Amino acid sequence: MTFLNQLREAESRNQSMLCVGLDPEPSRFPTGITRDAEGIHDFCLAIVEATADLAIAFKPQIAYFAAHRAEPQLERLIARMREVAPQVPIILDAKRGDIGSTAEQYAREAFERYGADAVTLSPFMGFDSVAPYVQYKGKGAFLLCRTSNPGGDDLQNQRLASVDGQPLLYEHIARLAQGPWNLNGQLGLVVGATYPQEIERVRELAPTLPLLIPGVGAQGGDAAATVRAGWRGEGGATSGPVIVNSSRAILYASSDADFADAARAAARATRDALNAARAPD
Ligand SMILES: O=c1ccn([C@@H]2O[C@H](COP(=O)(O)O)[C@@H](O)[C@H]2O)c(=O)[nH]1
Repeated sequence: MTFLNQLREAESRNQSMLCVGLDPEPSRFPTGITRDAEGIHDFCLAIVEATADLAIAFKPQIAYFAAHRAEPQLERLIARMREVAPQVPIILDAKRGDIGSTAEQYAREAFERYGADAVTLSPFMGFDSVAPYVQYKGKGAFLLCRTSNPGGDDLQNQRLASVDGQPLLYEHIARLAQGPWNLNGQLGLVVGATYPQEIERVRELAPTLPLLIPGVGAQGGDAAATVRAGWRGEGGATSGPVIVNSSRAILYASSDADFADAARAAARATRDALNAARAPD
């Protein structure tokens, strides 16, 4: 099954646009979870078990594992996720971007070592740096387009005088991803919930692409404004899914022994808020 179809199935089965981000930070773990690589595995697995029926996707951020030498635990976690939540696709947030030969190794890491369904990429180095990922049939790749951080303005909101119509850089990325770069329909875009006007513009330029939208929760993005800007109707072939990520607000909803229950409650509340925003007024 293609990544896009996996998303559509999870969206419909779990009635959800919520992506649960897995950004495990040992210093924030509740008591009872060890602050080491094994604790990272156990903490994330508890979160996955608590939210498996509430999510359209899970998004492990690789830096939180690599920084603690927990790559083997990430491999094991993803294998367990296939048993605990087989219906929920996994987006490896790695933000890779390098020349083709190196990109081949990164693609192998994401899809063969970790077995992710999709990966996040920087488009900065151009199409040949993206091509190795879309060689993997059925896998997805999300290109950074208009990121959620304030510094995203520095480059993404610059005009390209050399391109017809002088688009902003993020608009150009959206056009490329919807058009010539999307050879087999495997691309999506990352757009920050902190910039709903830009989500709306990206949706206009890329009507069929899945949008991965981080920035609600800890970064303060507005869930309802995000959905209004990016969601364009139930998952027909012509409307791209919206995947709204929240990490810290769910993972650290409680620092006590009830952390998994609290994470579930936070995930449910976010999922419901997202769903409410797509209901007609
Ligand atoms: O533009 C971007 C791209 C990626 N991220 C990632 O999403 C999560 C957000 O975490 P929160 O705790 O919900 O703020 C994190 O993994 C980032 O690396 C992003 O925030 N913005």
